[in-house]
Formats: sequence, structure tokens, C-alpha cells
Amino acid sequence: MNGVLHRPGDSPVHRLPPQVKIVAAVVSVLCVVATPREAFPAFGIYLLAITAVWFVARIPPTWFASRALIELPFVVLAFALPFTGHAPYADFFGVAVSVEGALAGWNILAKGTLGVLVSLTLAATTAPQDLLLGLQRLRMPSVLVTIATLMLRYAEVVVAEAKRMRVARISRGDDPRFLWQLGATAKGVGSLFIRSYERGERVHLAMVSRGWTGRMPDGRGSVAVEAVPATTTAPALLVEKLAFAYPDGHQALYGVNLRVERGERVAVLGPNGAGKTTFVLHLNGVLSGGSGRIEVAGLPVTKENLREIRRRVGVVFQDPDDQLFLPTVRQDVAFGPANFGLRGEELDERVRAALAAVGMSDVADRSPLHLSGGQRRRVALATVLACDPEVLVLDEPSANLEPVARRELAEVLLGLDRTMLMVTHDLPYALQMCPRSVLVDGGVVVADGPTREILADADLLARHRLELPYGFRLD
Ligand SMILES: Nc1ncnc2c1ncn2[C@@H]1O[C@H](COP(=O)(O)OP(=O)(O)OP(=O)(O)O)[C@@H](O)[C@H]1O
Repeated sequence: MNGVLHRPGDSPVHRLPPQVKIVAAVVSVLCVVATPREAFPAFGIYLLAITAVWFVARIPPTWFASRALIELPFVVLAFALPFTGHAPYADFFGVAVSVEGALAGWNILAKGTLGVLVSLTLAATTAPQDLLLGLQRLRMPSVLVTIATLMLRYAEVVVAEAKRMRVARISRGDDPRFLWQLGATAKGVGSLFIRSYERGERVHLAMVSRGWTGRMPDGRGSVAVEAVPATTTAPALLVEKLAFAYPDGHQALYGVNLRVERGERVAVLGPNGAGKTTFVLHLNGVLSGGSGRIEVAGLPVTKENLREIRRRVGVVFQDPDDQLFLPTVRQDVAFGPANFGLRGEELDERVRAALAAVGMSDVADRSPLHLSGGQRRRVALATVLACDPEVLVLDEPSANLEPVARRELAEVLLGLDRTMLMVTHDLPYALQMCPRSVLVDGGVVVADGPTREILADADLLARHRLELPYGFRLD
């Protein structure tokens, strides 16, 4: 919500601890509500006090004026009441107005406006993630804080999508100030909700993949699940004749076969639309309902085994923003293992180890929103490592990373002793990280072998729309 309701700054008001500001805001609103409606001077004093805070916070009143429009429906109601209220009536410039209605309207207008201004002042001077931290420090039940976090995350998703779409429209010559573009703007609002919904779906998928079942781990009690022992001789992954069609009838997989031994690192290559993501989402049961068979360390992927399967198969999604959603890195990394039943010292230790493995221990108490792209990618990996999966599945791990961050991530991944499946379009990365590659196209595996051999087969690559980067040579 940065930039919409929050106005960053370094004023004394901005620097106050968030819990102090939350308490001050709640007390102010309670005072306003408790003030008798006829105590007119008191409302003037409240308004003066609020404007004094704006002055200290160095935020102009006009900034609040446009945002205070959200109370417009209450203003309309307040102005209607004098004309709809009951007797006694008073003469107001020749119009009979209800005295009780006028007082009721004033009550709504004064208290509503002051309440909105207090809330806007709190939001303007406190970053969203600090608000959540403040709630936590005030010992609000963690379930409530988590719900607030999810609502905030969704608001961020909507605002970020709106900003991206606005930039795209303006770059194509649209100027939303012109009336005749109202139609295009209205369509834009429609697609904004569809895109936000899709993004929300991806955030939800990432949560489900980390064992979320719809109930927030509230830190109390124990829901520990007995891990089903892995069959020692079974391969890490066994996929047989996996076929799948989406609900709209689009057949994405036509019978995928794959066997991955423990400790292997395998790249999944293929052109756009080949079925790679669809395949990967079957490995931890996020997608199901097709035909064929999948086993993870001997355990079949079935509805009854989903919890254990999601503990065994950790999926790191392409966009870390889909994966990170809690106020601090530490909480985000703890989310998965807490879902799988870990509590107390054991949970803390798991979080410490996961952050240390990706070299991100020093950002544990920062907001994921404040990290760079490369740092977010590493923290997203830590959120999955903390679940201690036997198989690590990475969707486009090197996408959008600058060369140094890309190399650092490679070093982290190569240092992990896990079975790894990496979906990537980055062929040099596949060569560096994975001794073996499978090439998927048209919903089937069309090649499976040493990465170097696959990348050296120019005809094979060309047939499946793959290409080594310009100037890249296999030596
Ligand atoms: N929710 C959906 N509903 C219908 N069809 C879908 C859906 N998601 C993907 N598809 C289709 O399934 C096919 C495989 O998509 P998938 O996302 O698995 O490909 P991919 O290999 O991961 O592609 P990319 O490299 O572009 O990410 C594509 O033709 C795609 O259009």
C-alpha cells in the first residue's frame, strides 16, 4: 500500500514506535466517539490536534483531503438526516429542518470525519508492515495479525497490479483524465480484478505448497504429524504416464514418465507452454485429477498423503513475491514448518538453519518487501528449505536476477544436499547446476540425458524452440 495510504518520511511522528501510534489512534477515536455531540468546541480542538500532528509529520492537509473522500457515503447520509428527521422542526433559510435530524447528521459527520482523519494519519505515518509489527507487539492474537497480513497482502497485490496496468496504458497513449477514455478505464478495472485474482491464486498456491490447510498456525498446542518413513530403496521421484487436462478441456500433459534418484539434480527444459509448470504442480499434489501415477520416496501422491507429500516436496515459485507475504522474513520462513507441526525451540532452530543456508541470517527481522530481488529469491528458497523437503523443485530460479545474484544463488543451491528438479529456460544455468536434463514439449518428455549432450544437440534444441545464448560455447 506504499504510496497510496502511506507517505514515507523521517519526521518524529514517522519515527514513533508503531504500537505507540496504534494505541494513540485507538484512544483518540474512543475519545471522539465518547464526546457528547453538543460539545461543539471539543470537536474543533480534536481537529486542531490532528492538524498539529500533520504539521509535525510534514504532510500537507491536501494529501489527506483527497483520501478522506472514502467517507463520502457518510457525508451524504449526514446531510440527508435534517430533511428526513422527525419534529421538532426549525426554520433554516425558509426550509423546515428536523432539529434531532440535524444533530444526528452533525454527530455522524463530525465523529466520522475525525475517525477517518485519525486512521489516515496513522496509515500515512506508519508503513503497512510496521502496523502489523505494532499489532504484534501489542500482543494481538497471532491469528488476527495473520488475517490482517493477508488482507494487506491482497491490497498490495491489487495496488501493484493497478500501478503496472496504469504504466502500461499510459505508455500506449492513454490519459485517464479524458472523459472519452472512461470506457477503457472501466475495462481496465475489470482486468485489474482478474489479474489480482490470478496473482492471489499464485500466492494461495505457494501457501498450500507449504502445508497451509486454511488454518493459521497460532503457535499454541501441537499439531505435529508423524512423518511417514521414506522407503529407502525407492527413487526420490517416480512419475508414470501422467496425463492431465485443465477444466477448460485443454490437455497439458499427455503421459509424462520420469524417474529421479535420490540426490540427483535434474533440469526440466522446454519451450513456452510445454507443460513444465503443470507437471511441477502435480509433484506436490497442487494439481491432480488426471491419470497416471506419482510417488515421492515410495509414497504415492494421493489425497490422504498430501500433507506428508508437501513436507517431502518443496516448491520454490518463480516470483518470490508470490511466496513471501508475512511481516518479517523470520515469520515467513517459519510459516511452512509451523504448518507441518513444529513449535518452540525446534521451530526457531529450523528457521535459523534455513536462513543460514541461504546466507540471509542478518535480514531475519526485516520485512520481505524491503529486500532486493536477489535477497527475496534467497529468502523464498529459505521458506521452502525450512520445511526440510527431500525433493526441492525450483521454477525458473535465475529469472530476473542480475549476474552476481544469479551466481550467488547457484553457489547456495550447489551447496545443498538435496534431490533437485529445476524448471528453467536458462540453458547455461541448467548446465552449471544439473548433470541431467529432461526436455518436455507438447506435454511429454521428448529427451532425457546428460545436460551437456542435450545442449550439444543443435537439431533437438531447434525442433523444440530452444537456443543457447549468443556467443555461448559448450567446451
Ligand atoms: N489454468 C489453465 N487453464 C487452461 N490451460 C492452462 C492453464 N494453465 C496452463 N494452461 C495451458 O497448459 C499448457 C501448459 O502450460 P504450462 O504453464 O504448464 O507451460 P510451461 O511449460 O510451464 O510454460 P512457460 O515456459 O511459458 O512457463 C499451455 O498450453 C497453457 O496455455
